[in-house]
Amino acid sequence: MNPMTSLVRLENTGLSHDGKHFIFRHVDLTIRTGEFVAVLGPSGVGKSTLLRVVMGLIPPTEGQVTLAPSPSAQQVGSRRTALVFQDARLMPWRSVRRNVELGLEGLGLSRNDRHARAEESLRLVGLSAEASRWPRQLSGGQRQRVGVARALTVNPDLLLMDEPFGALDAITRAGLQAELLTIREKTRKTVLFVTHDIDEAILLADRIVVLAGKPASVRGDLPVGPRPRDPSSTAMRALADRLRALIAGEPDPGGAAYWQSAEI
Ligand SMILES: Nc1ncnc2c1ncn2[C@@H]1O[C@H](COP(=O)(O)OP(=O)(O)OP(=O)(O)O)[C@@H](O)[C@H]1O
Repeated sequence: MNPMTSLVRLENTGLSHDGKHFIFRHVDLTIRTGEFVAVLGPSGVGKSTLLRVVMGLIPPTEGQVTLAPSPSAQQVGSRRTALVFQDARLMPWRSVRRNVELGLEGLGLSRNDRHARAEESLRLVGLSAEASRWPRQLSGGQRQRVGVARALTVNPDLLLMDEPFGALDAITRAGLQAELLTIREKTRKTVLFVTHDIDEAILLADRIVVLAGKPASVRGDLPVGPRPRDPSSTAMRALADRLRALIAGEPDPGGAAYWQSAEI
């Protein structure tokens, strides 16, 4: 697929569980192939629900969600999308490698191929040495890396991540954020990443979409600018302030093209 073609398109999308109250409404959003898009918003606004709608797990009540057809989706052993949860959701009775293989089951691969693919994904997240261990023998950060490996192993067109580092301590979290950027450099995966951490979104994303309001809608869709980024720079602090206002439902305070600032 050509880079920067649109992979996901939401058009006037709305979701209501009861047909009366909408969680979000009138959402228009395009994610291009290769982009890393973060969705920021207050707790309970509907970020996880939006992710599940994009993934096709919940049909939208209004509007459309389109995932562009891709050649890789036709390949044996591939899925269109894969989700990484906040808790890794590993099966305690399966080894690390067999947890990663789980995503590949039912995709028509031989046992040897599943094994090789799982090994490859574990290498990508730096867990080759832990392949035969049990989930209970891993740290929280290692368990999350297994969750990332399990998602990557199905070679998804779109990697969805639902606050994947939200339950980790600050140091482990920073390590995994750095690793995710490296993995993404290597794989060029398109990523949709839900978080309520402004600094995390600024560090990781190419673009930040702010969801706010009741029903929620897209209150901001801001590019972050080139890497590497210094979160303490005036420009990034200004972006953080702007995002904070948008999350709080305040009018967009606006801002210049901060990424063009000489301070970054
Ligand atoms: N199956 C359901 N039926 C009815 N309401 C639901 C259902 N699932 C979620 N909700 C409601 O939808 C709203 C959005 O939930 P969601 O989990 O998407 O928010 P979120 O932004 O991801 O929150 P958080 O940041 O706290 O994880 C919440 O008010 C929640 O209570």
